[in-house]
Amino acid sequence: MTTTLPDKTLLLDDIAGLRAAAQFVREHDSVALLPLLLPGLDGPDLQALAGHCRFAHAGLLLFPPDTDSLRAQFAACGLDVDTPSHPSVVVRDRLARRHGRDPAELDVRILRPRVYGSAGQRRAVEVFALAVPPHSGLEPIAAYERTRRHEAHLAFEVERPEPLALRGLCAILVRHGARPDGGGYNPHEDGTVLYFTLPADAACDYGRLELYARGDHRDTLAAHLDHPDRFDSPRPDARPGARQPAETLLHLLTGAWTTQALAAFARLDLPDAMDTRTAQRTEDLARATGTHPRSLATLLRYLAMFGAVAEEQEGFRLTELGALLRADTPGSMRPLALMYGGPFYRSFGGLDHAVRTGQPAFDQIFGENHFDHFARDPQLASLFDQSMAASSRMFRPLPTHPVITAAAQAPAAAPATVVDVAGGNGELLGLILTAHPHLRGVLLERPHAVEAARRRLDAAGCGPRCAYRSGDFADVPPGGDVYVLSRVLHDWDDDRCREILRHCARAMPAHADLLVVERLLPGDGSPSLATAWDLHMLCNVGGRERGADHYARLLADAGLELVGHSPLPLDAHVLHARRAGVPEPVLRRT
Ligand SMILES: C[S@@+](CC[C@H](N)C(=O)[O-])C[C@H]1O[C@@H](n2cnc3c(N)ncnc32)[C@H](O)[C@@H]1O
Repeated sequence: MTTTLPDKTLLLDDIAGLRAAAQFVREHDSVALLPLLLPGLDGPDLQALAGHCRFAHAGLLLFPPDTDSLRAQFAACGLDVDTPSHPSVVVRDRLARRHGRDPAELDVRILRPRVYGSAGQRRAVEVFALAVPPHSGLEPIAAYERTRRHEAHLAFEVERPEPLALRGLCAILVRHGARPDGGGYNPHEDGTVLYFTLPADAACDYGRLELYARGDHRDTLAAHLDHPDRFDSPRPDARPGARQPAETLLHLLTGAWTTQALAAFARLDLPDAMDTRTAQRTEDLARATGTHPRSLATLLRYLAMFGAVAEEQEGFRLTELGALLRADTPGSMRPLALMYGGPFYRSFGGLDHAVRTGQPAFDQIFGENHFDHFARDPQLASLFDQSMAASSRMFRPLPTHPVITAAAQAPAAAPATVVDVAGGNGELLGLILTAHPHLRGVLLERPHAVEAARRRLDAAGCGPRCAYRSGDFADVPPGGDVYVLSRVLHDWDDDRCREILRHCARAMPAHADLLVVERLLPGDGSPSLATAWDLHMLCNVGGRERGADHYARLLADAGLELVGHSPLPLDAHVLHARRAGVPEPVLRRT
């Protein structure tokens, strides 16, 4: 039997390339390097790039037969042999595509041995190491890649990767002849890479530039991969990073696994047991959470694909995204995970019934309307309230809405009143009253919810300025100055909405304003959370999301007039309506 040992000359070539990369990193700095890569770059564009990005590393691909051999190469170049190594997703997938291989065949690791710049700046050489053991059949890949040097690149790290700044930096690079050339999000590191091919007249041996941004910037990445000037084939399904339709469909079809993986992660209290700074061994985590170590590792590896945790050499670490599922974190989204992985998960199993009949699947599966179902179970009712509060980020700008600030100007002797119709657990009313100490509030809710709201508003210190009305939409209290209907109308069909709005109109004095908080369906088919929630409403409550014109018609049918609307976070809007035909301004009743 003959054995093919790795060719020593080629391994020596790898060492020479590694040594040259380390030398390059030591000798260059950002301001001097950028105009070499993008000839003609100067003035404000150079300032913007050099101000936001720092030269971070030179990258290259090596082909060691095994880890020991890679360590020996590091030692030969004076680099730290104990540098930790992580799996590479982006380069592995690109090699797999370029050579028609299954990504699972390719063991590509990333290592970043530290190198210091001439003024002591912390930098690195980024080594992608594709293991090419003897007889592995991977030798042709190594031979091809060694000559083409496709993966050799220079990387700049974006210091504060705000989405706008990141897009601006990409635009400057393109303006100076760099062409978008793939990229990806690496969940193992929670970082986004954007590659560019350098212009042909770049004065260096590296053909590509990488912008590296910590965190998940998949919107910018999508625009980068779709850029009309991108370097690769014009065939959209052939570009690096794009998925074939069958792969895309598989990802979509297994979306339910993701919902359940996140819900199980939350139900098992794993986010609370994990740390965002220090990775933990799965055995330790399993012991702390009463789970089965190998199965826990399977769950965590799956979640790492979506950036909820990051896999490191020592074990798993919680990411910023995963930390949103902690029970005690401000704005925790844990209740949403339990809701979407619990009752709403079951009801979505009956979506075809809802589409066939127009009736909510929830009612068919649980035997009653979801408000009645939740109202009968205190635990579920509380989970529902908490899950509504988990998206209360959309309420934050409301206390400064002109209608609220105008009402807050009323003299202290005759304070204005905000009536929150079906105000849930009082989250929004609490925010408004906390921001405006002279306003008073009335909250109308069904009996079980009134008690939860009372506790919350008391805890927020607003109790003495609040009154409660336990009842139905028909009981909207008269005499308020501002009426609020937040995330209520989308629960109902058009007829019921007209009824609710008529109850409001009847209670509203001539001077009163009505604020309606809802997501608006975009008129141009652009992506919006409203489109997803339209399906959720159909499946679970028999309601729907609507466009602004649709709301204007419903308001008009109830004798109200839509005066305007403005955007809120999470694709929500606040619509401002008044009694129709009432001339403005009308003096408040005092
Ligand atoms: C989707 S929640 C919105 C809660 C709150 N306004 C918010 O934005 O967080 C809808 C609310 O309508 C209330 N509701 C349902 N049917 C009602 C009725 N017939 N009368 C009064 N409130 C009702 C529910 O109790 C629930 O709190």
